[in-house]
Amino acid sequence: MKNWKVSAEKILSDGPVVPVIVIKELKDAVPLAKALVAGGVRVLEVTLRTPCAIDAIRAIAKEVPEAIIGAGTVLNPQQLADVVAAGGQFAISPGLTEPLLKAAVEGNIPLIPGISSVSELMLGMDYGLREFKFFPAEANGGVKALQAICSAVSQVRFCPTGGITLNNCRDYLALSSVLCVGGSWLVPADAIANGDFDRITQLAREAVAHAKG
Ligand SMILES: O=C(O)C(=O)C[C@H](O)[C@H](O)COP(=O)(O)O
Repeated sequence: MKNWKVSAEKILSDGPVVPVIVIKELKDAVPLAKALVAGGVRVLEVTLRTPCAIDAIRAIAKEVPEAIIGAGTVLNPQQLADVVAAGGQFAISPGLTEPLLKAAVEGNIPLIPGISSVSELMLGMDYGLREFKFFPAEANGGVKALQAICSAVSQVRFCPTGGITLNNCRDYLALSSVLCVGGSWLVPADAIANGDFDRITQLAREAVAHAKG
């Protein structure tokens, strides 16, 4: 039924942390991606929250082949199509709608939709999906809530995101239902604005080391 070039599971299993990236200036895209890759983080989620996001994905896809570049904040089928056209290899959304799920299962890159309730999870499963973002993880009950969801529905896997930091990432990663965690903590806006990419490499390295325990 799905004709995805790569599975969502493979994307989410690449590393323990997926950075949630906001790029305000296109010129920052490639150095930022290189800094993260240098720190051991290859799967990069560039959110479609800024006007240059699609161009940033295109630039990273072309110039940083070591990265596995995808988009976040994909809200509708048009945005999904834009991501594919730019060379994005996966899409993540904060929630799910039937039009987006339908476009994703007919398309060729994996969609990892966000869920915050069992009903949303069941809807995604109806479309054949097994990997989801749990969003907003901390505000929605954190590790306890995710454990409770998974005690009812066991055959799914998650990338919890929202409120996750170095301090709590291991609590999530300890769950068998969790493939990786997402977060913006390793790509601080001030470090990007100041061109402090060494700090970002350092934060990525630290996140990977800590997450692995
Ligand atoms: O833009 C999206 O698609 C989102 O779902 C939101 C992000 O995942 C969170 O903003 C990341 O959360 P923090 O790590 O707490 O900053």
